[in-house]
Amino acid sequence: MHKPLVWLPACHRNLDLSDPGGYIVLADRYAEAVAEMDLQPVLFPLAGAGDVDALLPLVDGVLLTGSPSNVEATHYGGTALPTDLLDPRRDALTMRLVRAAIDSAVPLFGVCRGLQEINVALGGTLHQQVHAQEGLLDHREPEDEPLEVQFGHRHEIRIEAGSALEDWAGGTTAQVNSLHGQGINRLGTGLVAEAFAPDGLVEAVRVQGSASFAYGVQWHPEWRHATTPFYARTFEAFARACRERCARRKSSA
Ligand SMILES: N[C@@H](CCC(=O)NCCCC(=O)O)C(=O)O
Repeated sequence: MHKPLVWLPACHRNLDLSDPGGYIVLADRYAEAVAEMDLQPVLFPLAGAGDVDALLPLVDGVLLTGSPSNVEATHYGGTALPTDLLDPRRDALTMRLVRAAIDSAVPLFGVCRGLQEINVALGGTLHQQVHAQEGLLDHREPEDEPLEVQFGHRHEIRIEAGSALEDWAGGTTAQVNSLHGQGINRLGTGLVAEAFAPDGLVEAVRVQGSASFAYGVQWHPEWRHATTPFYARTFEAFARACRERCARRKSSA
């Protein structure tokens, strides 16, 4: 019997290697976090939007990872900045996958870029440079510091009382890391903001009325999740939803 399968859409990059070809990449800490929850991470390397209907029924959850690339602004009526690192193939897949996962009640969890993808797929918009917006903070990581510092707690969030996030955090405030230049501007249709940074930026969303787990967070709960109770409980809630779907799939097979 296999473990519940979690689809992690990969990124497409031209790595700085002597081989000029493109690469399909996935940061290992997302796959490790999934595996540590006793779930099986899976990749469908060349899957595009047209493959979603065939592949989604095979999996028990979808984790949209963070990535240095930005969702291309054309997906929300803007124009990409000349400095943007883009990944049109990932965009094309995830814009379809978000809607399909919600419609099919497949557990969906978006981290950082993943949260932004959920928002854009549901018709929302992004600030292309949060730090350039009057009144908003700089949410980017200190790039020259070691990873431990980059992923260290950076600011507080305020969590809506009565939300599942409050349960996972053990209260209505928590400390989180912060490694992003973009952020939610207008919320997508059907999204409820459940956590906010001190400058008011939306830090977490829930899909209202979703038949399964459907959340996005702007921070990185995969980082040191085993030793950070808030992050661990968030991942555990996603994992539980994946296990439940897996059990349902097996019993109806
Ligand atoms: N590029 C977007 C999304 C930020 C993001 O997902 N960062 C994660 C970086 C580390 C990783 O690869 O997981 C933005 O800047 O807002």
